[in-house]
Amino acid sequence: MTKIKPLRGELAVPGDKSISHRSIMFGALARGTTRVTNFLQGADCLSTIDCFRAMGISIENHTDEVLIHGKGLHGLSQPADVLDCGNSGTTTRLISGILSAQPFTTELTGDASIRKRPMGRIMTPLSQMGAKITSLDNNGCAPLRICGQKLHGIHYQSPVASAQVKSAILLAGLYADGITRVTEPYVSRNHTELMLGGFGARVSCEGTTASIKPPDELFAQEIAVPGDISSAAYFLTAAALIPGSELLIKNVGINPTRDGILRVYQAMGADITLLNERICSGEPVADLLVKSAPLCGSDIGGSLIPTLIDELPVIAVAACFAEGTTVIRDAAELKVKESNRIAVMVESLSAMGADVTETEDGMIIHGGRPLHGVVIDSHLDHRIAMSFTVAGLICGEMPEITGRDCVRISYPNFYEDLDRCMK
Ligand SMILES: O=C(O)C1=C[C@@H](OP(=O)(O)O)[C@@H](O)[C@H](O)C1
Ligand SMILES: C=C(OP(=O)(O)O)C(=O)O
Repeated sequence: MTKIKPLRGELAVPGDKSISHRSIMFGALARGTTRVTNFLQGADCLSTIDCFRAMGISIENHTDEVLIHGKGLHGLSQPADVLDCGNSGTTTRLISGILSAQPFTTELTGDASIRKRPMGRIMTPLSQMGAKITSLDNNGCAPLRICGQKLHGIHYQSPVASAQVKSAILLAGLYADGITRVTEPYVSRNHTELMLGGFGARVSCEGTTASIKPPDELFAQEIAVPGDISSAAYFLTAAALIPGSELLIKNVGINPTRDGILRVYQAMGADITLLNERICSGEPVADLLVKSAPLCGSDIGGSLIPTLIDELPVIAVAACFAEGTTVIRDAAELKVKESNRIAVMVESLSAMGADVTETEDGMIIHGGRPLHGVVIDSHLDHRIAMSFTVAGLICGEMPEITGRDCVRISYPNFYEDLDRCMK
């Protein structure tokens, strides 16, 4: 048992992963130089940079700013080699939408996890638009071969609320004849719609439908990426639950399609105050002041799920320390992330002593059991590694997490930042 230390002081989490990916992609397709500050230097976003460099786009990564010398909508060139999307589902799916309309053929692949994630969800609508996409192992997963074609607009009813699916279709829609529409069961994160609008595309949203009319051109932008609420989630959770904590997390994106964790934690009794609310590069941003307070259980499902999908592992950790029962439902999407996040969370939280039961589309957690440190397999899933680090901090016994360096995918300095808040 180590001493449980409160989190105190101030912290700025790194830039938003979703917004960082999009800044490179849209910057590459715009005319002129797009300047991005607070870009996330995580491995996933670096994979996106590498893919666009391989298609002839000059990108200067100076760490504090990234300059993308865009060549316009028709400026990409055929890569000499297979594009490697690494561990990044966002890179793989969004780039597929763009490649579907290019006058050349491309092959895409990624690491062992990416090669197991479902790509049928983008292959179906993009094929309906006229694209020729094949899964080279014929299993609906990468590697993919994409043979660009002339595309036509469709109205796609997506069976899943997924910003990656929606964005792949809207990006293909940049090149289609006529309007392209996507309707989803619930609204997923809308960074593509907001940022493409800023670049000059004609995007509109009504209810759960997003539409795009093909523009003549996109224009380079200045983008200040807000801090990633998905990264702030680990600090929010630790500070909410470790007695004596008082932490100010500065410059966090609070887009309503991403802020579900704030709403859930506030309903559970957390003491979180939003300060200095403002709009930054078209995205709502605030500083989050969190003080420790006892939490109670909650029911999390329906339209809330897409607004906190990547935070569910750490929310499950919080639920183990809350009084009463938490039910997570409608979250079957967690099974097709970097790991099966339902199975992995249930197995590993149970190993630490929690009372957790797996369901078809989520889990049921009875909070209040004492947890203890054991060996946890991260399955090389960054969200799992960070969630169990937080579990260890709260219970005072740090699990030994195998593959813990996978945090580099979305938060390279995670352990260092945590140490600083606990001094
Ligand atoms: O569009 C994006 O940037 C993302 C969308 C989400 O995936 P889905 O669209 O598959 O839900 C999320 O889990 C991922 O981390 C990033
Ligand atoms: C699911 C995630 O990312 P991606 O789908 O881009 O791999 C994530 O970051 O939790």
